[in-house]
Amino acid sequence: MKPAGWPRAILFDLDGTLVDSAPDIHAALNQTLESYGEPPLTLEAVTKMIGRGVPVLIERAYAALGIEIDPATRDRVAERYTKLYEARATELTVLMAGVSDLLRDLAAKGVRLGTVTNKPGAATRTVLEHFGLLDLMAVVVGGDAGPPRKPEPGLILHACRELGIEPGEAVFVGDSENDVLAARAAGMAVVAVAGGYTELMPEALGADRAIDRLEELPAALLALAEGDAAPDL
Ligand SMILES: O=C(O)COP(=O)(O)O
Ligand SMILES: [Mg+2]
Repeated sequence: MKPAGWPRAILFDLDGTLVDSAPDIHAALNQTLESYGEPPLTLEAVTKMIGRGVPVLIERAYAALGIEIDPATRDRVAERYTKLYEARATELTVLMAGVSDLLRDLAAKGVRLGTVTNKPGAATRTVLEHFGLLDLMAVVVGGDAGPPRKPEPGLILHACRELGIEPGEAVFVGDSENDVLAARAAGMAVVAVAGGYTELMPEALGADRAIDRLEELPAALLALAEGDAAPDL
């Protein structure tokens, strides 16, 4: 049974929230750069570039190399990166701690689950499938679904329409300021989890609740349902 007051649905960000995908994104990005004769970037540098989708990833990578690229070149590079990434999206990627048990438990309690990510949809499905999570998702919305990517609210609103729910009936869970801003703009409560791809602490992201690990999500949902004030920021 779903505990009273819990949301009808929980929508999860993917990169930095459900999976640690930075090593594969880093490898595919360096393969892409190498194919254009550019030098590699470090994992640490690339990790900080993740979160706004592929076009912004490419812009940030070239900016780090001191190169300005025009939109047409960026889109061409983004297309090559996307192909290379799709081919190796599960080589080095691992689940964040506790994800499988948490999602199975939430689904068993009758909460509908979804993924809303800036990562393109095909690679998103590949990653979820690889970890046995795709079947648990009632909706999967990738960054190329049509609406503008997070921090705009469009992808989240798209997921709500597919689920046939109002934003106020769901909770968003993410690792970055993009997730918090997107959920707020959509009118959805948001929980920020530490350990993802942002330099900000979850408490600094302005979410309704901040947690250190995904295992703390059920307690955070109960606190949200009881209307507890968020901890002092
Ligand atoms: O592809 C990205 O830039 C990050 O995607 P996310 O929305 O799952 O964090
Ligand atoms: Mg993320």
